[in-house]
Amino acid sequence: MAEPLRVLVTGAAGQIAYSLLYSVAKGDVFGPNQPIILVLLDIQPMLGVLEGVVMEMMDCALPLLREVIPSVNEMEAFKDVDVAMLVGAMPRREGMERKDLLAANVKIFKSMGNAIDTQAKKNIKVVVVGNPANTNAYICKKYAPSINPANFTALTRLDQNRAQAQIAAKLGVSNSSVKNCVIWGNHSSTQYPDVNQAVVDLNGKSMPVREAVKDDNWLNNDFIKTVQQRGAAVIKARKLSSAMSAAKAIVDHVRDWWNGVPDGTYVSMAVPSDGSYNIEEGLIYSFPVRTKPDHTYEIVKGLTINDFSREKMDATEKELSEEKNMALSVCES
Ligand SMILES: NC(=O)c1ccc[n+]([C@@H]2O[C@H](COP(=O)([O-])OP(=O)(O)OC[C@H]3O[C@@H](n4cnc5c(N)ncnc54)[C@H](O)[C@@H]3O)[C@@H](O)[C@H]2O)c1
Ligand SMILES: O=C(O)C[C@H](O)C(=O)O
Repeated sequence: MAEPLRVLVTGAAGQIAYSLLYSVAKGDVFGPNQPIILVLLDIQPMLGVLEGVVMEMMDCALPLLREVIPSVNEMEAFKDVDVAMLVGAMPRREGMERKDLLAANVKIFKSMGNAIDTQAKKNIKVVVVGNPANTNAYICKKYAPSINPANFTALTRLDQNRAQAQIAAKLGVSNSSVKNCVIWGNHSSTQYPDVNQAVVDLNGKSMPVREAVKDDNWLNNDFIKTVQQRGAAVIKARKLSSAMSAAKAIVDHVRDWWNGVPDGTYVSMAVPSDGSYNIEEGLIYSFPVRTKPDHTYEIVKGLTINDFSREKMDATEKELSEEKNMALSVCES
């Protein structure tokens, strides 16, 4: 068997982690032959809850789980970490936008960037989940200059899954029949869920989603708004932000990054822009990416962008650029 991977989950006493940890520990991300050591980081006041989570992890008696290490010390927790799932941050409540969390959360990611820079393995893979996820990932990357910037990503897979599920429900097909829905930009209400490249398997034949749905008005209006506002709709209904679906999306994101996706398919991840599609370089912007079995990815280039898409891609870029400037001034103050 392989050497154990050291996987860190922050916010480990919180609600997303409670759905995430079992899935990671039983092999859904790194596969059935990869043992793991789980490091669970939270803050001092949550230590009691964290100890309860550790007991439950032990009591699952999972074959791949070699060790569970609770921690409230950031520098210790990041030591030699291979993969970090940065969930720990304040969630928004009803009526807030995710960027309203910026002042409260961004400093957490500055401090985690410092810890990654000095403590973690140099090829660490990071997914930021805590909101505003893209901008937090930007700050984390900035404060970890010794790490390849491409190793900092933020979660927009939940948005991709939401888009895919809306299309599947509209067509009455299984979720796995729908492929290549793209999320562009920010994990916020300006994100642009784009089905122009998406395909669906219908009766054994692959066809463009637009052709199958035959309702451009729905695709260009209600569909986009539903995906953009889904997080807020869940908060309104549950009085808590999404957790089960967020955990599932983290599993999907890291599993596909680690293992690669089949030829001809791609997934959406918020990654540092390399200037593709004229998006400001360095911003953590969600693009379609092709992941590979060597744990790398490349942004899918050359997709046709019409005027409708361009306008939406620019609007979400503008918001990210503004968030970046706000975050930098918070971190520098
Ligand atoms: N990107 C996405 O798709 C997505 C989806 C859902 C939720 N989120 C975000 O994920 C975050 C967590 O959500 P949740 O529902 O689990 O919240 P939660 O309040 O249930 O849990 C958050 C946990 O993080 C801990 N924490 C706070 N500061 C920390 C720090 N500095 N280090 C370590 N742990 C720390 C808290 O003590 C708490 O246990 C929120 O910011 C939420 O908005 C993002
Ligand atoms: O909407 C939120 O604040 C939580 C999360 O980002 C989501 O999309 O469900």
